[in-house]
Amino acid sequence: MDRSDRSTLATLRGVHKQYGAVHALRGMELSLRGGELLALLGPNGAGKTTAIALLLGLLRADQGEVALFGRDPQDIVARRHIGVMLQDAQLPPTLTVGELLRQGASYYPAPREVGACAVVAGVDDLLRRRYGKLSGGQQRRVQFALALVGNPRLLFLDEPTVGLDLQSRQGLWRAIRQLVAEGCGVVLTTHYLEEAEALADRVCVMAGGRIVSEGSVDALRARVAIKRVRCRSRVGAEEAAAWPEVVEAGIEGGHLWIATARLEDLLRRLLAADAGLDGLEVRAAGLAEAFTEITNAARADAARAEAALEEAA
Ligand SMILES: Nc1ncnc2c1ncn2[C@@H]1O[C@H](COP(=O)(O)OP(=O)(O)OP(=O)(O)O)[C@@H](O)[C@H]1O
Repeated sequence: MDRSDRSTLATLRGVHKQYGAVHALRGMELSLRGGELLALLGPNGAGKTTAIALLLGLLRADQGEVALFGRDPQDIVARRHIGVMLQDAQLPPTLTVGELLRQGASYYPAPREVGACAVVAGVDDLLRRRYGKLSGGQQRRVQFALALVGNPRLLFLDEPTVGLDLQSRQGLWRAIRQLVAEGCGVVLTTHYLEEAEALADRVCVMAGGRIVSEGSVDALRARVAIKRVRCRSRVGAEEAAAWPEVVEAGIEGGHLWIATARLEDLLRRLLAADAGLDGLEVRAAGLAEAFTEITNAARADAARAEAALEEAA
């Protein structure tokens, strides 16, 4: 397998998927290349799990095209080149970590060396321990090692760092970066926006069963003309949140913070409400504010489209 190959690994084209009356995907488009980490973000119910289940061959699309290495995702030849770390992994608790990894490796024609996987995942000191006796964070790292044993060209990581402490999380991030540098493609779903910010080459934001925004973290941030204002003020977060210029407001470390798309109007109003405020800081929005803005806009669009349909009916 050519690891420097940057060709397309996975695609969804015009994909629709319904569960009874629920439209989980409505015209989903996605593609991923080798050496690229794509973060799939979106609120609960956006369709992320469904999109991944289609790529893993666990579900069939009602309409549209799904391809893994140019093949049907249910084709065994395609499946041999993927690694998967899902949220609700159930592994036999009485096996040791070493036994689990060797068993996993035995399913693949060209596995990665078990010891090397253990080192990359930071579980090389746990190989003789029984899986069921490990902490939740240690089990998560073993699941990551297991996702690597097949030497995958494409890795699916579903909320990989939930339950990990800061050090383990950063260790996993380093391991993921190393795999991407080696040419592996990664699809990451996460609710930690700082995780997407730290790792992703490309971020796709899903809402209502389709991609509503796509680009690099910087491009998404720039597309949203949101600034984050921070100051010490007697204005409360609830009062500020009700102002028309304000996207979101809160209190953090004794400071009022406000996300706004209309900076000058907000500053005028803020100073009128509290001329004595101090410690004022303004910075460009992070991915978190961009995400809130993009998903709010997508929800408003969907509500408008539904209202128009109802009116026409
Ligand atoms: N097996 C199922 N039967 C019926 N409806 C389902 C099923 N699986 C998912 N859905 C519905 O499809 C929609 C998309 O769900 P999906 O799990 O793909 O979203 P998600 O973005 O992964 O959400 P989360 O962030 O909560 O995991 C939701 O409305 C969900 O309720």
